[in-house]
Amino acid sequence: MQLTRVAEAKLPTQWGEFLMVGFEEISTQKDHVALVFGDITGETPVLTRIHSECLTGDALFSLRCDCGFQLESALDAIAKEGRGILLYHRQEGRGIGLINKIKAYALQDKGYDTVEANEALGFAPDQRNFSFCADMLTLLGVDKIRLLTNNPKKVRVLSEAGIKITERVPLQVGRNPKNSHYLDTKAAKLGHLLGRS
Ligand SMILES: Nc1nc2c(ncn2[C@@H]2O[C@H](COP(=O)(O)OP(=O)(O)OP(=O)(O)O)[C@@H](O)[C@H]2O)c(=O)[nH]1
Ligand SMILES: [Zn+2]
Repeated sequence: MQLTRVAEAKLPTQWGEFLMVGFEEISTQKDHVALVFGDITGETPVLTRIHSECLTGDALFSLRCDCGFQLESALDAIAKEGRGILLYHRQEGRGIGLINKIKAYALQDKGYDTVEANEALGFAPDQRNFSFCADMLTLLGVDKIRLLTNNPKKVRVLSEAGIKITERVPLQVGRNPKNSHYLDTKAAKLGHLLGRS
């Protein structure tokens, strides 16, 4: 176990009231957050979203990616379901951090795609470590989920970490002229299952 569960409080939102649970990485004190909606106990798999931090999309209305749209849509789906979990995974920029993501965007403005930009900066295309997500679920007492994602890697890594995923629920929202090349690159090079809807 790499995390400790350190704090919790109510989080009222436009979708209803979530329980916000704060976690800390034991070795670095870096924090992560889970939003829990409804009763997540019992045998029925819990609708779950792993949302990787994207300050630009989540909070600053960027159209360069689909993150903000996915965040809203996931919270909406969880509230409609009546129960579920959103893990807010603090690995900004697929794990390279905010400043490096801005540098990667600058390269993309010059014609690199999202994968080439990461590589030009000396990073792997995706540096995220999803094992923290499995730990958050374990600390929430959940081991059976339906995962909202287009990314098969998340399904594979969580399954390897002992989480039973009974269904992958697609989450395709927010395609627009500013992010369609980015989404197409994710599908072509990173394996995301993104039909042209
Ligand atoms: N390095 C880098 N990170 C990016 C870029 N655009 C978005 N991100 C980050 O990518 C992460 C989200 O990953 P995505 O590839 O959009 O989606 P995913 O989480 O793999 O898959 P889904 O579950 O289907 O959404 C967030 O951490 C964003 O900050 C980019 O051009 N470069
Ligand atoms: Zn984003």
